[in-house]
Amino acid sequence: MGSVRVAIVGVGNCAASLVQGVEYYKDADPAAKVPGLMHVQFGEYHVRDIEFVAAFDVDAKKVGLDLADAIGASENNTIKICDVPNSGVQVQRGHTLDGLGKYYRETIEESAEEPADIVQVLKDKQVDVLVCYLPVGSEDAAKYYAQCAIDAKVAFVNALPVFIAGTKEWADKFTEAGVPIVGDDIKSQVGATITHRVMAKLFEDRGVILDRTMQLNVGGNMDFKNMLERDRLESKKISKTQAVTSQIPDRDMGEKNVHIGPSDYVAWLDDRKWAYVRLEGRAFGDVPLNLEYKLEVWDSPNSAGVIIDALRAAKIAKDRGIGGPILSASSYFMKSPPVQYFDDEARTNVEKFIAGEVER
Ligand SMILES: O=P(O)(O)OC[C@H]1O[C@@H](O)[C@H](O)[C@@H](O)[C@@H]1O
Repeated sequence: MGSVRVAIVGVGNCAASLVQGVEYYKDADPAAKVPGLMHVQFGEYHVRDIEFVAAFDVDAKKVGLDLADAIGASENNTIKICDVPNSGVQVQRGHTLDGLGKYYRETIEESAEEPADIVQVLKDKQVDVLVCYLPVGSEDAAKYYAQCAIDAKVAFVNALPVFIAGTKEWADKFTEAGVPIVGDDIKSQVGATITHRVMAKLFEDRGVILDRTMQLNVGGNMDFKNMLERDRLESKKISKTQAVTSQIPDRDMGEKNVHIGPSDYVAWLDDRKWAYVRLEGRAFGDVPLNLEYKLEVWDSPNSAGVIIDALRAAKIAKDRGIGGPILSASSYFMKSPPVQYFDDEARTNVEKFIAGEVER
């Protein structure tokens, strides 16, 4: 059975959790219910079949290191899951473009090396899937790597809120090239987005009118520091907001009544993310009904298990010769897929996709 040969763009906390997770779960029993994974076995691929064969970053403290060392270098501050043996994969100098905002530039030193020829590396390393973990706001850089994936005929998993899979222009490009894409913007396992979606839908399904809602998020990783630059988070806010409002398709709540977004950087939280969510509704007899909850998670491990599934979905599509957006995986794993489904439907569609009952 083959492996899933993966290249990573952006060796930050999310990459650290992903790389550790693949090691941590390598002996997981496919027949068992394993904490942290939705699928030990995804179609023909076990977690251990994911193999990292290339990695790109622009941070001088990461470029040139073995991937196993780079995931603990520089500003990476996520929780350690396990030791990772030397991978034999050296982090190569990526292309910066608009990847480094003001706060990255203040915090890290950019590598002085020449950027790698990405398409050539993807081809030479026979990469199956390129996963894009660039910082929020990297519009040009994310599109640059998407084009590299198309040119090298490598599947693309877009973990960040830059709209690629969800735009007609890029969906067409991937479809015409016969290259699969899963995107956009990773939705974590049990995170702010999915809990908020589920609660909003619950209100409406049970006849409570959701009048107002907010989701305030704070964290202490570079993602949150980067997002102090408000201009960089426009697409993130849109993505997070429509991920929730899409669950109430019959009603426009009005812009003023929905506030969802990254809210502040609290350095001592490190890679933890706290979400404060409030829903205000009207129940029987127009009587007020309010729900408030707080979610505390480690941000990066919370999305790693989902990416592990997204990578394997992308690889299966590639194996089957299917290009363009993979709608089932995109809607279950991402906040801004080309088509939004309710999560239970999306989950069923993913199982059907694995079984070959739906094409995409
Ligand atoms: O928890 P949510 O709202 O699904 O968001 C999850 C993900 O959002 C991404 O933007 C973060 O970079 C991830 O680390 C995180 O896990």
